[in-house]
Amino acid sequence: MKILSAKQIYEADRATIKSQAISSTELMERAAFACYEWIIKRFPDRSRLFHVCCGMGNNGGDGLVVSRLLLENGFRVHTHLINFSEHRSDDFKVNLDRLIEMKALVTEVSGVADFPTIEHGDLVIDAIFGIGLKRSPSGFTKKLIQRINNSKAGIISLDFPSGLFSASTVTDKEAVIRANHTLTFQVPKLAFLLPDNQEYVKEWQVLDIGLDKDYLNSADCLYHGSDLELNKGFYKVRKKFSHKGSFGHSLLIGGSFGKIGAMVLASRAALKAGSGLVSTYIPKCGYTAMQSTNPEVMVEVDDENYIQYFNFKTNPTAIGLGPGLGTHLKTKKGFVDFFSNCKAPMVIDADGLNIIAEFSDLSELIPENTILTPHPKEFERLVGKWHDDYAKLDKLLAYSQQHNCVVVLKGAYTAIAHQGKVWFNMSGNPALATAGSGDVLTGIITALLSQGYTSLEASLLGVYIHGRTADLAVEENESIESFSATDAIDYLGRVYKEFV
Ligand SMILES: NC(=O)C1=CN([C@@H]2O[C@H](COP(=O)(O)OP(=O)(O)OC[C@H]3O[C@@H](n4cnc5c(N)ncnc54)[C@H](O)[C@@H]3O)[C@@H](O)[C@H]2O)[C@@H](O)CC1
Ligand SMILES: Nc1ncnc2c1ncn2[C@@H]1O[C@H](COP(=O)(O)OP(=O)(O)O)[C@@H](O)[C@H]1O
Ligand SMILES: [K+]
Repeated sequence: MKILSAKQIYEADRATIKSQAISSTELMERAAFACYEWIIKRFPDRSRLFHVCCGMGNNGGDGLVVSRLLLENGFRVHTHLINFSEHRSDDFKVNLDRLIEMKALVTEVSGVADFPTIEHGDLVIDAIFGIGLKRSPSGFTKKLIQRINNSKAGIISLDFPSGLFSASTVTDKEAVIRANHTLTFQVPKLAFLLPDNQEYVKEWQVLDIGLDKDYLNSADCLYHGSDLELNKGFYKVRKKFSHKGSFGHSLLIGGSFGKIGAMVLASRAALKAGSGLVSTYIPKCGYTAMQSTNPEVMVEVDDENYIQYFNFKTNPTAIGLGPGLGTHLKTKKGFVDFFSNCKAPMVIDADGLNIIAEFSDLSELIPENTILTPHPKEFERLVGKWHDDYAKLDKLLAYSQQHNCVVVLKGAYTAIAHQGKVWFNMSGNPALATAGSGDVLTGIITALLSQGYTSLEASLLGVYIHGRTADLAVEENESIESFSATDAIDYLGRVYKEFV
């Protein structure tokens, strides 16, 4: 799944018009028809009033087509032309003429006095600006946006919430539509995936408008979505004559007094994610807890309450390092020596990352293709503060390139960076915002590395699987609130079944 830039979307439009020998008006009709179909399926009540607010560009043109289709099908519609510019796009003009021919109710809005009265229960279709916005809306257009946001009506944005920029951060927070639903064309937009924009973009749907496949396949994108289709592509089916030695030996290193649970979760997740063998290296105080809760998992121990020697005998295929590790001075010292000499592929999480951040020279020693799994706070410790989500993405790309590693920046749309590209994970929901959920992810990714997936594949697949456990659990027995890290482990089997 590619995430095209605005420039690429305009190019895709042109390629489509050429290859399918259609006009831009026909393409607009197709895009708006897809929106219309979604809207009437979701809001079939014909007594409801639709306020369709149209700008003067092609986004406004989409709105005019939606108005016409709703009217032709017996819905109540009031169309408002937001007169912010003399310039009107050609397809806007064509569709305005069609609407006027139908004697539709169309009002020009040139100032506050023309604002519609929007009642509770009405629906606003926001077609004021799309991806073509160049500067924050101002004057009466901004005031109208505020009026719409303050109304009690539901808001459906066509393609893009008006006021949001396609490739930079919002400059005037009061001049952006806060949409309940956004119906976007063909591909997800980067702006939807960034936490800074969560107030403007809530639910969003991608509607297929049949843009040119050749263009889409060949477009070179910096950003991608990681979905079932992508991950199915590198999922490995097990061979009939495989044995436990075929699927590697994962070693999870971590735990400290009071934080043995992190290691119980990570090692159990590694086992259930298919690692042939799983060992743990933990402080002595966790021995009984580990052996009694995870009988399949082998245990080696270090000092009494924390790890300091890192002198395990296991010869692992992959190492997951950091869950519950703690930052005792002796742990830090042992970590530095161990880390600099480790030859096995590693996943580094939690305090492992915090120690790297504290000793900045350690970043230079990160072995090629190591996987780092920071949450935003841990990432900030590694790279310093950023001023907005775009700057954060720049730092993400730069850090992963500079150290030739995979960085899994966790969040609602976890961003996985490797060799100058970023993939945003499309599975998961806020149920995952629960204690130990990151430890489970470390276990899953370590297990995938052990099974022979590359660092990038293990990261993409691991994050996708982890998110999917929460999606399935919430569809079935759990709620967003009740889901726990243990449930994520219990749902691994169900998720794997979706790949075969
Ligand atoms: N492949 C696709 O995605 C398709 C996209 N279409 C629509 O086309 C839209 C893009 O259309 P446009 O390029 O006409 O742009 P918009 O309709 O998004 O932008 C509005 C117009 O206002 C001007 N403008 C920008 N910022 C302004 C400001 N602050 N104050 C006043 N005027 C401003 C722009 O120059 C532009 O002409 C998409 O978002 C989508 O809705 C569809 O019609 C067809 C297919
Ligand atoms: N709102 C959310 N939507 C989807 N996934 C989320 C959300 N919040 C957190 N997650 C996921 O949950 C996990 C939390 O990891 P982390 O912050 O390390 O938690 P912990 O330290 O408690 O284990 C990450 O994989 C993250 O992507
Ligand atoms: K819009």
